[in-house]
This record gives sequence, C-alpha cells and structure tokens, in this order.
Amino acid sequence: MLNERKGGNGLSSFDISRTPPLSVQDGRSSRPLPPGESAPPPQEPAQPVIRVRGLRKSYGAKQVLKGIDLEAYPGQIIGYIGPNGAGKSTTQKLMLGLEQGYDGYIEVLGHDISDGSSEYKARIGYVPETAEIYDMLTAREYLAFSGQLYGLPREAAERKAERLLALFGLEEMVDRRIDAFSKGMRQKVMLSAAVLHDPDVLFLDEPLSGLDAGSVAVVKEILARLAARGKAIFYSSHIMDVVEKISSRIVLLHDGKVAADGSFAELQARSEGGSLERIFTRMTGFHEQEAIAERFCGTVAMTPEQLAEEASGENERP
Ligand SMILES: Nc1ncnc2c1ncn2[C@@H]1O[C@H](COP(=O)(O)OP(=O)(O)OP(=O)(O)O)[C@@H](O)[C@H]1O
Repeated sequence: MLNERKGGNGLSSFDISRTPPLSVQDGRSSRPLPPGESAPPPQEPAQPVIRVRGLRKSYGAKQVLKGIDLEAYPGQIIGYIGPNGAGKSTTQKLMLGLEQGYDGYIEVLGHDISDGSSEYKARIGYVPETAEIYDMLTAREYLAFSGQLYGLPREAAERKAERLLALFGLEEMVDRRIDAFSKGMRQKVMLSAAVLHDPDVLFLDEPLSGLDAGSVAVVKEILARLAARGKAIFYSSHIMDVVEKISSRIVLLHDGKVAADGSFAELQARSEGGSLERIFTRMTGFHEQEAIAERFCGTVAMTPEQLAEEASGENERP
C-alpha cells in the first residue's frame, strides 16, 4: 500500500494528516535523535476503516467489478475516480450495504458487512450521487429526521441542522419545503444530513454537484478539516482538479479493476507527470476526444434530408 504524503494540496491553512501512520513512523525514524533522548515507542499502525478484498459484482451477464482490493485509513481522503460506468457508485453502495449480491470481502469499521450487524452504520455518512430527498419536508424536518435515524435526539438534530444550514448560507430556507430548493441548495442539505451525526467514515458521490465556486471552496475546507480530525473520506468525483488537490490517495477504477492506487505524486511519477486529468485520460487509454467531438458536431448539424439519405443508403446495403 502506498502511504506517501502528497505535498501542495492547495488548501490554505491545513496540514491534512491524511496518511496512515506508517509515513509518520518513517519520518520519525529518519530524524537524528539529540543526545540523551530516547527513541519514542513504535506506534501501532492504524486499522483500516475500510477494507475490501477481491470484490466482484455483476448485473445480469455484465461484470462490473472484477476483483477490487482497497483500503482506507482514518484521516485519509480517498479520491475514487474512473470513467462513466466504471463501477464507482456500485462500489460505494456495496460498502454501504445498499446494494446486495457480491463476491469478495467488505469490512467497514472493523465489521464484515455481510454479518448482518448494522450498529456500525451509525458511524457512516453518505452523500449519494442522486439525492433521494423528501421534497415535502422542510430542510429542518428532513435533517431532524436524518439525525434521528442516526440516533441523535430530535432537538439536538434540529439545532445542529439550523447551524449547519446557516453556515451554508441557507438560514432563510430552513423552514421552506425542499421542493423549493435549487440543485445546489439541495446538495447543501444532503451534505449537512451526511455529517449531522459526526460520522467516522464519509462516502461522497459527486458531493460538489451543483455547488457554486464559493461553496466548492467551503466544502473543500470542510473535508480537509474533517480528515484532519481523523475521519476517513471516500470521495468519488469527475472533477479532477478537486480530486487532485484534496486527496491523500487516488484510486483509479478502470475496466472493473483498480488501475492505480497512490498519492497524486506517485501517479504522476508512474505516468509521465501532468495534471490528474491528463493522467486519467492516459491511464484509461482515452485519446479520441477530438475525433468524437468532430463526429458529434457533424451529427448535430445533419439535416432531416441527410439523415433520410443515409438511412436509405443503409437499407439498400446487402
Ligand atoms: N441496478 C442496476 N442494474 C443494472 N445495471 C446497473 C445497476 N446499477 C449499475 N449498473 C451498471 O453498472 C455499471 C457501473 O455503474 P456505476 O453507477 O457504478 O458507475 P459509475 O462509475 O458510478 O459511473 P458514473 O461515473 O457515470 O456515475 C454500469 O454499466 C451500470 O449500467
């Protein structure tokens, strides 16, 4: 497992201690000891909060995950990336117990999730890719409801909800029904619901969807602070520059397998450098963007006559 720390995370005030303790130990052991000072006792490596081994998942004949191995440690932000349909959301849903029927082993917070226990779920937060949110409820009611599901007393959940929503600039909206919320406002409600109970592990599927630039900056800072408090954050997104900046480790899923797993610096070293976007396109073998765009625009410009002509040509073919 790669534990190297990434420099230049782009987040202003933070030392995001997102790597497992091995790198801390390495750092310590390389420091020359002053005379008279004894070496500190060796630290126990932290236990992974997520451990996945040989994970396979199929939908009918389609094999989506073909043997995934991965781990996440307290304090890490794992950027989970991959092309559309690669199986990122599926992996998250399997780890959350929302999707059934898999081969392999999934352990979350020390629990084999197939053992039927659910207490560990109270220590997990989730922002799904598509919000299934109760539109008829007000934001306050929705968050109080979510908080109670995670074991918070209603009054505490409401008070916390009010504060979190106000910090997201939604103080005026707290008692409005969610069906009156914009996309970005809904996302802020989802983010607040996911963290209301102060979970130890956060699963985020495109958490910045619909957020304006200022809100993106706020959420990046929030994630950095949560990670610095020891939360493990499993972060799936297509916004490569954000993944590049905030992740302590990046896991690239391609063709149902983990194609790369390491810090951004390590991925760069393996892939002739460049931005994460460039590394992504190189590692997923995607070089056809110009040709596809050309054909796409050509199709957009086709007239009904041209389409009919093309169709009759196809019909005439033997
Ligand atoms: N409930 C389902 N039934 C059948 N096929 C499914 C189901 N859920 C997902 N799939 C298929 O599994 C594959 C992986 O889907 P998934 O949503 O996990 O991909 P993803 O990496 O999250 O994609 P994206 O980046 O587009 O969000 C896709 O081919 C999808 O069609």
